[in-house]
Amino acid sequence: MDPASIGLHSNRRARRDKTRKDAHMPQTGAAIEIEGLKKTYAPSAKSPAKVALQGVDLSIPAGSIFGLLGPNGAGKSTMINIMAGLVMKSAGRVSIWGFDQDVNPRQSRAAIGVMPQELVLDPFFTPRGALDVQAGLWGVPKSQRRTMELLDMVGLADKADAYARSLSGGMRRRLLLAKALVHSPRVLVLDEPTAGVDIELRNMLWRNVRKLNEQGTTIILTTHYLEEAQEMCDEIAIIDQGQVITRDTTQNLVGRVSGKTLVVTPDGPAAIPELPEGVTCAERPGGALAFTYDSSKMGAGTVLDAIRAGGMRLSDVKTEEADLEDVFLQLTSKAQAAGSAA
Ligand SMILES: Nc1ncnc2c1ncn2[C@@H]1O[C@H](COP(=O)(O)OP(=O)(O)OP(=O)(O)O)[C@@H](O)[C@H]1O
Repeated sequence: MDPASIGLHSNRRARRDKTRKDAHMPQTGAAIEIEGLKKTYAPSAKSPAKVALQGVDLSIPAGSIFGLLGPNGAGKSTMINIMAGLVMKSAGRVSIWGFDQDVNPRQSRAAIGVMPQELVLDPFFTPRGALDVQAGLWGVPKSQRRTMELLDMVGLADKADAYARSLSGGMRRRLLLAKALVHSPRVLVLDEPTAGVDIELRNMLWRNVRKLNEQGTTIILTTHYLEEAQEMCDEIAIIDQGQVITRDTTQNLVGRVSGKTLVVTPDGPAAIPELPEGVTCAERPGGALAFTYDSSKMGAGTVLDAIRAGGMRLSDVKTEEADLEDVFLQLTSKAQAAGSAA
């Protein structure tokens, strides 16, 4: 992660610390509290019953940008849909912004807004109409509606009166974000918001997410783009086979992988030198060599000394850090191995 984005994280955190003093904060400081959450989808004529969540415990801090990651079919959408009150849980307790779903279903639903994965929109509504109808469904009084403000925020003000069916895929996605925000929810869930979107839309989305977060909205994000999760999220839970297999700050998670790589470009033909124990070498396209080592056991200097001692002259040297993708693959493959051994 580049230093600029680390600075950005700490700025955001500082601003959020202010929002933590918000008088409307849930007492526990958690935007979402999930205990023993289970979901089994009922069998149908075509498929047997399917266990999607096997007893999830998870607490998501108010004010955070929280990543919910996991392989396909892990149970992320099921969890989100239960939080949003769209899917019935089989067992467990879910609280949104301090409101238990079973005790205060209305307040609990009103505290959360979801931008869904699928581009579900009524083709006969204009963006303005779609937001007005949605605000009406939430009981937002006309005087408090933010229709044009939201359309402006997502860059759709000039399309306010166009029919949804005439909007491009990217524009529909923008409209779904605005729709999720009409009732000013404390918690905004983005389910795969950037799947298949172009760079401009992605940037617009992240700009808005950061701004909303700075203003105090808790963001829950699922994405298959791990680089994005690493850059955006303060904390991450990895879900696999209906269970939370790990949950930590992004920084700690990335720090768990101690493998580093030193990539060198030899200045002319060169033999692979004798290497310290545990260091491996692989060729890269273009003649570069990648030396991988365990950074908890040795520094880059030790590896570089060994390379130079072998007589290799270098025209370029750089190091590559482990990233969230390494952690994800390591943890989910471990979970798969444990699952198949059981
Ligand atoms: N309506 C449903 N009826 C039956 N099974 C379902 C239903 N919805 C999801 N499942 C199953 O529950 C499991 C969890 O699915 P879910 O969609 O929650 O996973 P996910 O982590 O969101 O996956 P993806 O990343 O692919 O969106 C999967 O095995 C899926 O096939």
